[in-house]
Amino acid sequence: MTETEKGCDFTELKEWCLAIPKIELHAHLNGCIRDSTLLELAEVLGERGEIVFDDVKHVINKYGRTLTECFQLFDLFHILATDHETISRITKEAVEDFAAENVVYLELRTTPKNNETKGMTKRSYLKAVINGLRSVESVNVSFINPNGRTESFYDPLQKGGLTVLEKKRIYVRLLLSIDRRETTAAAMETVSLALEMRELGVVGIDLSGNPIVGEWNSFFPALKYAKEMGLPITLHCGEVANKKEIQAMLDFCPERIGHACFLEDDDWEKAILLKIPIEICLTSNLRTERLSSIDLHHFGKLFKAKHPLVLCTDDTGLFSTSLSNEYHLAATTFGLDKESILQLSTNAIHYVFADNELKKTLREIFQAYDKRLVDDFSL
Ligand SMILES: CC(C)=CCNc1ncnc2c1ncn2[C@@H]1O[C@H](COP(=O)(O)O)[C@@H](O)[C@H]1O
Ligand SMILES: [Zn+2]
Repeated sequence: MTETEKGCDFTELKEWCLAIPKIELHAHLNGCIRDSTLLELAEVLGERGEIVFDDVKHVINKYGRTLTECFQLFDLFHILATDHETISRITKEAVEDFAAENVVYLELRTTPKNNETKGMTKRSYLKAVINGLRSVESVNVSFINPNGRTESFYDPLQKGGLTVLEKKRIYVRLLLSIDRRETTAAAMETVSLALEMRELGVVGIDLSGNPIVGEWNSFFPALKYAKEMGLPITLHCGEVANKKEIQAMLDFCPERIGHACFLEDDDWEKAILLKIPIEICLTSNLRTERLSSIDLHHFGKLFKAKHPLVLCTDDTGLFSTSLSNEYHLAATTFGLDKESILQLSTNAIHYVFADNELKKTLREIFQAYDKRLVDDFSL
C-alpha cells in the first residue's frame, strides 16, 4: 500500500483528483471519441451499407486491444468521422468531456485531413473543428478571436443571468498534428495552415502516428519551417526503440516531447540537460505495452529528479481513461500526496503553448483554488 492510500481513502482521492483544476496537453481528437458516439456513427453507416455494423461493433467494444488493433481502430475512426458535421460534433463532445473533468485548459491536437469524397480539405477540416468549439453550450469555451484577444462564447451580458456565470470555463487551444504516414508536402501544408490559423487558437505542431512508419528526414523540413516561424513543437518521441530518431528529435530541441518510453541513459542526459518537458501518458503506455508494469514507468524517476512533467491522457476514448484517472493512477502508483499532485497539475502552466496573458489567467485559477500556492509560484 502506498503512502497516499494509507493516508487517504481510495475513493475520496479519486474524487479529489476529479475536483482539482487540471491542464491537458496531450489529447488526440479522434482518440477521444465517446464509445456511444462511435457506436451511433457506426450504426448509421451500417444502415447505409457503407460498413458491416456487427464487425465494427466488435472492434469498438473490444477490451485489451493489441497495438496493431489500436491503429486499426484509428483507421476505423477515420471512416466513421469523415464529414464536417461529425468532426464538429466530436470536437464539441471532447471539450464537454474534458470540462466535466475540471480541465481548465486543453490543448487538443488533431490531424487535418483531405477527403475529396466529402469535399473536405485540411482547411475545411480545421474549420469544422473550430465550429465544434463554437457549438459547445454546456460550458464556456474560450479561444482566440481574430483580434488576437481571448474570445468567450456565451457572453454573460448577452446570454444573461447567473446560469451562464455559473457555467464552467475551459480555455481551448489547438495543435495541428503531422501524421507519420504523410508526405513532406502534406506536412508542409499542415504547418502553413497552422500559421494561417494562429489567430483562431492554433498554438503549435505535433508529430504523431504509427511510430514504426515514416522517416525523420521526411518530417524534418516541415518541422524546421514551423520552428523558424516560431510555432512551438511537440514530438511523439521514443514510443518505440529507435535510437537514431530519438537522438535526432532531441537535437531538434522541441518545446515538449510525448511518451519518451525508449530513451536510453545518454538520451535522458540530453533531455534533462535541455529541460525538455515530457507529456506522460501512463495508461496509454501500459495498454500499448511500452512497459511491463506501471511502477516501472519513467515517471517515477523523473518526478524524483524534478524534471518538467505533465500528466496527460493521449486517447481518452481508445484507452477508456480520463485526466483525473491519470492523476489518481500516478498518485497511487508513486505514493504522491495531495500537495504533490496539486503542484504537478499547477506546474503544467509552465509548459502550455499559449501566451503569457493566458498563463497568468491560469495561474490565477489555480491560486484561487489553493491560496497556499500564491507565495511560492512564479512563471
Ligand atoms: C495506438 C497507440 C499506440 C496509441 C497511443 N499513442 C499514439 N501514438 C502515436 N500517434 C497517436 C497515438 N494516439 C493517437 N495518435 C494519432 O492521433 C490520431 C487520432 O487523432 P486525430 O485523427 O489526429 O484527431 C491517430 O490516427 C494517430 O495518428
Ligand atoms: Zn499521442
